[in-house]
Amino acid sequence: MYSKLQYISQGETTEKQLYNIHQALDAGCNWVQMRFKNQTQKDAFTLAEAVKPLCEKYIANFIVNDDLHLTKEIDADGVHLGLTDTKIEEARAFLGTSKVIGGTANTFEDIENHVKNGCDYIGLGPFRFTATKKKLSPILGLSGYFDILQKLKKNKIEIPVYAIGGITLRDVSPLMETGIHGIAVSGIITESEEKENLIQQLNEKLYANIIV
Ligand SMILES: Cc1ncc(COP(=O)(O)OP(=O)(O)O)c(N)n1
Ligand SMILES: Cc1ncsc1CCOP(=O)(O)O
Ligand SMILES: [Mg+2]
Repeated sequence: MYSKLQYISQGETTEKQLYNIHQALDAGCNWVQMRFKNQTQKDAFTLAEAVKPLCEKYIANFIVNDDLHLTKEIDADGVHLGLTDTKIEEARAFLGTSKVIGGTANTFEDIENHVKNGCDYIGLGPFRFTATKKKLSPILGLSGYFDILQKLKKNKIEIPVYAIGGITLRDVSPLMETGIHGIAVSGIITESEEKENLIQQLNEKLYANIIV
């Protein structure tokens, strides 16, 4: 089963991205999505080439945002695709069954389609406004998650759902109560001055109801 915490990287340069990813791994993240927007293919490749062995060293999953070809070229663990990116069924045909494919959703119908098309997990959002991403879909809020997760249960649709968008520590427990599997966060980890402590607290809340 996938970890309940996914770190989405930030940084305007290759160096800053690598620094942020290294810091997140060092502080205990074991799932990284490399999100490096508006870059040349060369820079994205250079970064991915450095992130891959780093994630291997920390025994962390490494997925790439948007770029199917880079995912294959670098042999990353998978890719995350949005509603306007390559279609999930095309990605599955291209990458095969061994790679993780995550898909963005904003509605119950988006999730239904993704499941039919062979998606492995869902990034459902945005939870609230965030400056990390431009052109946000409609904000869901807690009630949006509650309604969608209830509908999934009613329709016996089972797929790990990650909440995303402006999530802070105090949002985690109420979000988990809606039935989501975990969270995908960028800002709170990147900007934290006490990353190890924050990640520990996030994980305590994310895994609070797991009996070992
Ligand atoms: C886990 C997760 N969920 C949603 C997104 C958003 O993807 P997308 O809508 O394609 O937006 P960009 O991240 O590409 O700007 C995500 N990246 N990760
Ligand atoms: C990539 C993405 N997609 C929807 S919200 C978002 C940004 C998540 O980052 P943050 O945790 O900083 O709001
Ligand atoms: Mg995208």
